[in-house]
Amino acid sequence: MASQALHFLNPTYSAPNRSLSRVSSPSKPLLLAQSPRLVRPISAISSDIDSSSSSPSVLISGNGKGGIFGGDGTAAAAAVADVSGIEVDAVTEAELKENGFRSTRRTKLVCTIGPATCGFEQLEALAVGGMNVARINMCHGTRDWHRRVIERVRRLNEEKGYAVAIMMDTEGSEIHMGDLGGAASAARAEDGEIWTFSVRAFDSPLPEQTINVNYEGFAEGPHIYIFVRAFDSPLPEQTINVNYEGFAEDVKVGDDLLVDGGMVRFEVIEKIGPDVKCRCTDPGLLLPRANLTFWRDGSLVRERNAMLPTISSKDWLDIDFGISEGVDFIAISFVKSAEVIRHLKSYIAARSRDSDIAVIAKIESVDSLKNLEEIIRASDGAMVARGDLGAQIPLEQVPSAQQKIVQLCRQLDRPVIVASQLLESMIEYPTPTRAEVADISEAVRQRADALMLSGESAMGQYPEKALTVLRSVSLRIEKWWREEKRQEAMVLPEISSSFADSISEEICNSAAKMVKGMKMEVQKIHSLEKTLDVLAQDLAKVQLMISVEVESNFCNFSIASEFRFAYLKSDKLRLNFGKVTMGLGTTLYGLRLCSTHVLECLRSSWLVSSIVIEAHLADNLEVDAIFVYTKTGQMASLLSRCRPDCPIFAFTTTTSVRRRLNLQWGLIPFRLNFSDDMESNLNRTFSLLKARGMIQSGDLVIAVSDMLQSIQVMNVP
Ligand SMILES: Nc1ncnc2c1ncn2[C@@H]1O[C@H](COP(=O)(O)OP(=O)(O)O)[C@@H](O)[C@H]1O
Ligand SMILES: C=C(OP(=O)(O)O)C(=O)O
Ligand SMILES: [K+]
Ligand SMILES: [Mg+2]
Repeated sequence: MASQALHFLNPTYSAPNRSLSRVSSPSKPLLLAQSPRLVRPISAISSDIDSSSSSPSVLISGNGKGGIFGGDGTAAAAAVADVSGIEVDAVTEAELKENGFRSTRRTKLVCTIGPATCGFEQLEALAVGGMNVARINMCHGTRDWHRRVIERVRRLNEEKGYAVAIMMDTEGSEIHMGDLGGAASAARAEDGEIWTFSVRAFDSPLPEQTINVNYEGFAEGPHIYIFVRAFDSPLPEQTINVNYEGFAEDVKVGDDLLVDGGMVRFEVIEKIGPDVKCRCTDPGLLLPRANLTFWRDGSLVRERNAMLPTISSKDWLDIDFGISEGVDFIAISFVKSAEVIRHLKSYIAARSRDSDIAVIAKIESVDSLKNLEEIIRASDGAMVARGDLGAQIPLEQVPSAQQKIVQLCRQLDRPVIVASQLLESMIEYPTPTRAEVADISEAVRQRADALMLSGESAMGQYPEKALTVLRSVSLRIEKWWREEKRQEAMVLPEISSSFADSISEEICNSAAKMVKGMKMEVQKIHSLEKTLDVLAQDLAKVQLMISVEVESNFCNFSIASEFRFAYLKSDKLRLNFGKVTMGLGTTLYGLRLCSTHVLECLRSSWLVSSIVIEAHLADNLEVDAIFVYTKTGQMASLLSRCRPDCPIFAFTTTTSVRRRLNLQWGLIPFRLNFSDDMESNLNRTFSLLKARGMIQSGDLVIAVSDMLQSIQVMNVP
């Protein structure tokens, strides 16, 4: 039986000591200790995850010559010639080479693009500085302006190999100010000054100290944006247009008018038709299109504008624009319920059958907090939009809301962005405040997927410097937490709804655990061991065939710890753990499944009641990277969710999935054409990455894929 199952290729490769020492033990089979570097099942690897008929069992150690990993000159030459076959950007490549893969940045960075950063060179500087996603805010600028930004980002990606994703953020129908008139990018309101907020559509210059409001219910509802409309003629000073036409009717004399959640505060002193005269009580900077809320007797006034749709008619036009431009993400402002997200997702699906635009729910209102879980489940990701959130709930509740949203998103496997005011002072100053650095580090410590710059990159004085601060603080804090080994364990509930998905989930959880070097519980079954004793005799290893029926599912199981390989395959009907190949004192890696399904099988067939826990597992495994081959990105996301201790190289066949994965924690997305044959995929990847100096022989890699449900642990040949 054993001879039938075990095939060894010439073991010419001498593995680095670290891997040898971990797998060697006096009881280990000799043959295996010679070439533990590569784990390679032959019949186990199948392109058909649904096939359960063949018993995948043969586990083979590979070698440098003539093996599937193609150490011979021809294969290598072909691979070198094919270097362009893998798409990765220069920044990632340089980072990998300089720092080695363990210390690449895990936290992703989103930059809002505005007048300060819309040029090609400026965009390139941001890409070089680590921008993963460019956000365009439809509150500002014209569609033509945004189209030009999108074109430039595209060109950057095409010409320089970046995968900068584009996120379009809707305006929403909350109340906000209009433009400040002319080329004014900001205006300062001083204490005691009288400003006019107006709902008038100014064709001609606004009168002095008048503000036009873009919301017709402005004077009636709570959220008032000061509209920054493109006026033909400059607005007069101290005049602000409001986008909500009801504004002048909704507000009352004595109300507090908060700009941008309180960055500037006014008191309503007089209403004159469409104009509302306000006295500045907290001076500050008025930014175009800043959000407006009004408060009465200490509470947020939510009147007619609470009935405004989440997606306004203008937003629908912007969404159409986003779909036709093929943006990667659409972020929806002021989401109140999951329904609106589902509605939008079905609209996108109907409008663009083959596009996969992800919908991000911005959590920035009281309603969104109330329906948080349902909203996150319905969305493809969420944003902690602290700017408006802080205007709707007491400021001191924002940190706990942030933590809750970040945690919930990770549990539900949705990327989460922490946004607004991370480096607010850098709009004006070249260095951040200490408090801002502490705020960034808290978001990094919470393991948010991404951090976002708004005004800092859109219209600030120091966009690149702000990005550098974001990047270097993220890197430093990530490193510190890794060194401290103080990762807070988070319970990750099972999220899959189908059997196949639950296996993917288990595989990802297991792979991530292996990386962490945490001890895993491995179960050795007494009676099985006895059987092995008998069967083994002088044999170095024994292969057993176990096929057990559990609740009408056939189960087979395959392990070859010596090769540090484990896999399983399944279809709808059968959980398929083929033959068990194990030596005495076997070490199993990454098999939580083993402890659940398999043991149940073993218990019933071998009538085992007592189980010994064996645990000389992935301790100090020091895995350098996880490789995941994923077509849809799902397995990459599941791995990212585990926040493993090493980076995740996500290989995907489409550029759109590559860009989308760029938002998620720890993922380094590559575009690569790969097949269903994992052997050749790995072979090709190793050659391509080695040729570019991004990995080296001996690096320890765990590979998983969504085509073959497997986990492989191997040293790069
Ligand atoms: N496309 C744009 N055109 C002009 N100004 C912009 C643009 N995008 C952003 N800005 C400026 O950057 C500031 C911060 O951006 P952001 O936080 O996205 O918007 P908001 O302040 O409206 O929430 C805006 O207030 C605006 O002054
Ligand atoms: C990100 C936010 O949304 P916007 O910048 O569009 O107001 C926020 O409110 O924090
Ligand atoms: K917005
Ligand atoms: Mg907002």
